[in-house]
Amino acid sequence: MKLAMIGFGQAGGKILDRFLEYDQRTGSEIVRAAVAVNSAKADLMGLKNIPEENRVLIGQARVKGHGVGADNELGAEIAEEDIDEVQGAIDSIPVHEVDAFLVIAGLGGGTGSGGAPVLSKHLKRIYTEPVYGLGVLPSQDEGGIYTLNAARSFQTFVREVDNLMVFDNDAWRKTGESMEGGYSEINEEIVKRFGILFGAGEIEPGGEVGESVVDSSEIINTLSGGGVSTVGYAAEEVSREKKGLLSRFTGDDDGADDGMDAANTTNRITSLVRKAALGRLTLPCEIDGAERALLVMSGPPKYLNRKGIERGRKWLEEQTGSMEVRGGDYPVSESGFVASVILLSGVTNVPRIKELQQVAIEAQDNIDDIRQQSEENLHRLVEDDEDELEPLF
Ligand SMILES: Nc1nc2c(ncn2[C@@H]2O[C@H](COP(=O)(O)OP(=O)(O)OP(=O)(O)O)[C@@H](O)[C@H]2O)c(=O)[nH]1
Repeated sequence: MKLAMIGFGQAGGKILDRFLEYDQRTGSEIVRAAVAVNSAKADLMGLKNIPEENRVLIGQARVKGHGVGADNELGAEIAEEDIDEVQGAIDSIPVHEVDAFLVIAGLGGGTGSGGAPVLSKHLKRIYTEPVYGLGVLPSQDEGGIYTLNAARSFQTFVREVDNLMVFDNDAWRKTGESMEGGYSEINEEIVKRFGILFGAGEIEPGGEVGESVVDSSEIINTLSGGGVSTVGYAAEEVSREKKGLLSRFTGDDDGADDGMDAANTTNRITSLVRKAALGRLTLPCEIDGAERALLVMSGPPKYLNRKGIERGRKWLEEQTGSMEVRGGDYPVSESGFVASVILLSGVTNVPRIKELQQVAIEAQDNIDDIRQQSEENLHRLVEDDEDELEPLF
């Protein structure tokens, strides 16, 4: 599936940069166009893979290239004011060649948190292609203002996109790691999961030998209907030496040895499907009640079979209670792994979002209290007790 990706703010830009690197490394060709938007000049300069002409600095008149300092209302305002400049960069995208837009942003800061929903609304108004969001939630230790920003942006972003895929930094935080080192690993996890998912829809049917290759329309149908999505992943290394010895045909009616291999292949697939769905999701949630799901099995074709995918799909139907579970394979001959990626779309039982909103409301109340108190304190400091002094003017 070919995407026009727009990275908004620092996190958005860095993740997009990483998607380009992933594309080059794996040859998956999912990023048809890449645009980075930011109000901080230094952040744009730090990007490695996004062409210079596709880096757009917004809000120069207001913040002079220094960022909005986690003020997402200001982030939204400058995005609105400078939308023509962003559109200028998007004009160079051959939109007829893309299947969808993907707007990526960290929701805890200012620029991406405020700007991403504004841009999504704009794109949806202008283009017929679906507009998806990839929103990153801050980890809980980032503090009240980041949580408040994320909670407000989340509400707005979900409303303005065709589907919001969420990644929760909190679920992936490791203690004792530097922020940058931590983000580097986290960003790799993000591009791996979404790279396999979107890459699956990029394989031409009949290109690689696949039994039931995932088509980009299956990804689009799984994401259609809106709401919030999460992605699960599990992989197992397949030893490269043994690959040549294994049967080329893993169908059901092979000979005795091949039948044995086919059974192993099927078991491996079903076990990977369970691990992916029950392990750590990009946004932890209850999978029961997910409206739609898509199972992608990637790896060398000889390790993929229809029976395994069919069983995995059935199991997912039981677990989610959904009637719309799609599944298929993404054959990658040279891979040393068999991986299962599961997109769960329309999830609604997400305790993490409820917690985030609770903390955000507390932070909002605290901020209001502190603001009011400090106004009173300042008044008490500046005014003399008996009100005997007159200001100059
Ligand atoms: N996964 C991931 N999250 C990040 C990364 N950098 C920042 N974040 C998260 O994204 C949030 C927003 O940060 P930024 O993207 O730096 O903010 P911004 O949109 O540039 O906005 P301002 O800096 O306030 O102008 C942070 O609170 C973090 O939770 C990154 O490289 N990867």
